[in-house]
Amino acid sequence: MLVGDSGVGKTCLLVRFKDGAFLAGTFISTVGIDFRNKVVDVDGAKVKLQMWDTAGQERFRSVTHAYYRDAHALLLLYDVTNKSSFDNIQAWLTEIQEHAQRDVVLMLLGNKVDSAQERVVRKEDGEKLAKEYGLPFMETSAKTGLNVDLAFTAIAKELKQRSMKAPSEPRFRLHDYVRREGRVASCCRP
Ligand SMILES: Nc1nc2c(ncn2[C@@H]2O[C@H](COP(=O)(O)OP(=O)(O)OP(=O)(O)O)[C@@H](O)[C@H]2O)c(=O)[nH]1
Repeated sequence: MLVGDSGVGKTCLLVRFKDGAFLAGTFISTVGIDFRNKVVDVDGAKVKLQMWDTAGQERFRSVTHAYYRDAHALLLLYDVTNKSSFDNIQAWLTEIQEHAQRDVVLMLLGNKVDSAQERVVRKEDGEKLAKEYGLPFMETSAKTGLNVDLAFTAIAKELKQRSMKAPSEPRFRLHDYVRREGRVASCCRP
């Protein structure tokens, strides 16, 4: 499931991964929720990813809440050209902690890195935040395709590994975040 503020590029990232294309031009905000499937090869095995694209707009929040519970993995996006989308990440983590499974696979992505001139969130800031919450992190571009396959494949690999063995300590999880729950509980919801 892809989550994050409206306009960070969730739909574009999904379309880039699924079809290898970029939706340039008019921004059409997702209404509610949508999904796309893609079968990927992970170490010789076929993994079917059902990818849910959520609406970032606040008015659809109650719709997306209902889907968190069944999500095995979450890609949490911000836009490197939009500071408030980055500032809202903590609030998204609070949301995730409230509605998602405790051991959900979670990855933080800073999207739109192709827009170098407009960048306002440094890579180091993204890395620092990710480290703070024990999350894997990548910078991506739905426009150029940078790291898009890599991010989805990393998720697919993790999910495959989990499905094949008894749950031990997963690599990607909310564990560190949950431990800090008290610290972020007071922040604003996006
Ligand atoms: N330059 C650049 N623009 C992007 C990128 N990804 C998305 N965009 C643009 O950002 C705008 C919003 O993209 P969407 O994918 O619709 O955003 P969203 O997060 O799905 O938005 P909601 O559906 O409202 O939650 C569109 O105009 C896209 O063309 C990117 O990697 N680089």
